[in-house]
Amino acid sequence: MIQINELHKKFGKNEVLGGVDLEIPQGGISAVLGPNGSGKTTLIKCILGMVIPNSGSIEACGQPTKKDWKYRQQINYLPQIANFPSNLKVAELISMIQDLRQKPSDADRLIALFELKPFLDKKLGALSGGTKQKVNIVLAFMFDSPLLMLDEPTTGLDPAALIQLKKLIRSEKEKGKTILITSHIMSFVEEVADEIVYLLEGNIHFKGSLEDLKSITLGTSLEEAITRLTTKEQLHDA
Ligand SMILES: Nc1ncnc2c1ncn2[C@@H]1O[C@H](COP(=O)(O)OP(=O)(O)OP(=O)(O)O)[C@@H](O)[C@H]1O
Repeated sequence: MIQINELHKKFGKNEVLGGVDLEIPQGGISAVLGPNGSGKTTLIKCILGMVIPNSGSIEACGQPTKKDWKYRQQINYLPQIANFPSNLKVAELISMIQDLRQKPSDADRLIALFELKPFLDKKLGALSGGTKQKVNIVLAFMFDSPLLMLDEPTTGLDPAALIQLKKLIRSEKEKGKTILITSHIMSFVEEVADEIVYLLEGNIHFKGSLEDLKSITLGTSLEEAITRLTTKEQLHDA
C-alpha cells in the first residue's frame, strides 16, 4: 500500500528523515511512533505530497507520488492541526469538503456518532478543542478511501468520543483499509495497532509487532518497551 525507499528530508541544516525505507502492506493498522520532532508528521506529509522530499521515492496506493496527484483521492487524512477559517460554521465546512471531494459521504452517521448535531450551526472558532477534533474526525472518515492517515487522532477527545474513535478505526480495518496512525498515547496504540514503526534520529529504529517489540526490549507494556527502545544500551542488554 505504501512503499518508501531512501527518503531524505532536510529543513535547512536539520536532517529530519535520513534515508527512510518503509513498506506498509495493505490492510491493518500501523502506528508510527517516535519522540517529539522525530519526523512522524514530516513522513506523513511526504506521503501526502504536502512536503517535498530532497530525495528518495514513495509509492502510495500503487502509484509513484511524484508523477500524479490523483493518488491522493484514495487517502483520507486527519491532520495534527487543522487550520480552517474560524468564521466558517461546522455544517458549512462539512458541505464544502463534500463538494470538493465529489464522493458519497457518511457524514450524517458520523455526526450522530460524535453527537455533533447541536454544533452544526456554530462557528469553528467558537468550538472547544475536543469538539473541533470531533469535526476533523468526521471529515477524515466520511469518505470511503482505502488508505487513512491519522496524525494524533485522540487529541482532546473525552472518554466517550475516544471509545467511538477506537470503534471507528477497528471497523475501517475490518473493511480491509490500511490505516497509519501517529500517537503519543501508548494505551491507545496498544489497543488498536497491529504494527509498530519507531522513528528515531531520522531512521526506522524498529518495525514489527507489539509482541516482538516487548520481547526484544523485555518491556511489559508498550510504554516501557518504547522507553527502553530509545535507550540503546538497555536494548543491547535485553
Ligand atoms: N515546515 C518546516 N520548516 C522547518 N522545520 C520543520 C518544518 N516542519 C517540521 N520541521 C522540523 O522537522 C522536525 C520534525 O518535525 P515533525 O513535525 O515531523 O515531528 P513529529 O515527530 O511529528 O513531532 P511531534 O511528536 O512533536 O508531533 C522538527 O525538528 C521540526 O521542527
